[in-house]
Amino acid sequence: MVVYKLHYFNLTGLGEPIRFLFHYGGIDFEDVRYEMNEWVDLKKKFPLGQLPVLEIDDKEHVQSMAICRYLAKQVGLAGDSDLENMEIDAVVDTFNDIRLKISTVMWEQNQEVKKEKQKILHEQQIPFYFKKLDEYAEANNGHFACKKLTWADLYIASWSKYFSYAIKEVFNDYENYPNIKKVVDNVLAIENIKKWVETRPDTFC
Ligand SMILES: N[C@@H](CCC(=O)N[C@@H](CS)C(=O)NCC(=O)O)C(=O)O
Repeated sequence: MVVYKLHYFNLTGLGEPIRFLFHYGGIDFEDVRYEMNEWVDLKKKFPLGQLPVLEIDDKEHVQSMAICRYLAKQVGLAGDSDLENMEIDAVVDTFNDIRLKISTVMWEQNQEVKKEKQKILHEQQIPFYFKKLDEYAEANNGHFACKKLTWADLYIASWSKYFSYAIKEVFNDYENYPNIKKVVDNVLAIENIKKWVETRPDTFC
């Protein structure tokens, strides 16, 4: 039996899409979590000095997107063709473009800069990207790509807790983005995912 060990921080972030994929597929894995204050000493122990890292039978693998694509194939949530995989990758990359902007603002320490960035985020960047993603969800019968459940749906849904902290003003009602909300709600209602979300460690984001 393959032994999986996921190393990530004690929050959702880039670890959560991987956890969602493991739980969706009913695959056992060890969910190793680190606190931020341990990180200075631990950083040098990992290949790129960053997390997540997935150990598969004692070999370390880096880069969350590569890990997600690998697991998506294992659990049957990859595309059925190169074209489908490109469609899935494109929507996930688009989501990550805005996700990264949201994260950058969330972790900004300079309050002046943060305020300025927040304004651009809320007035321009979120409306632009979320409207696009909402259109994808509408055009794909309640999914983000390929008119079927793929890892793009799980990926985006896995960020909901993080977003409910980082951009609660937008995320709590999703009024302007009903198609995104529908996909996210449907993923969160999948039995294995629901069970995981109900029982996962309670972290701030
Ligand atoms: N491209 C990498 C980015 C990983 C990354 O940015 N990880 C952050 C946490 S979300 C990290 O390890 N930060 C601590 C550091 O860089 O020291 C991936 O997708 O895995």
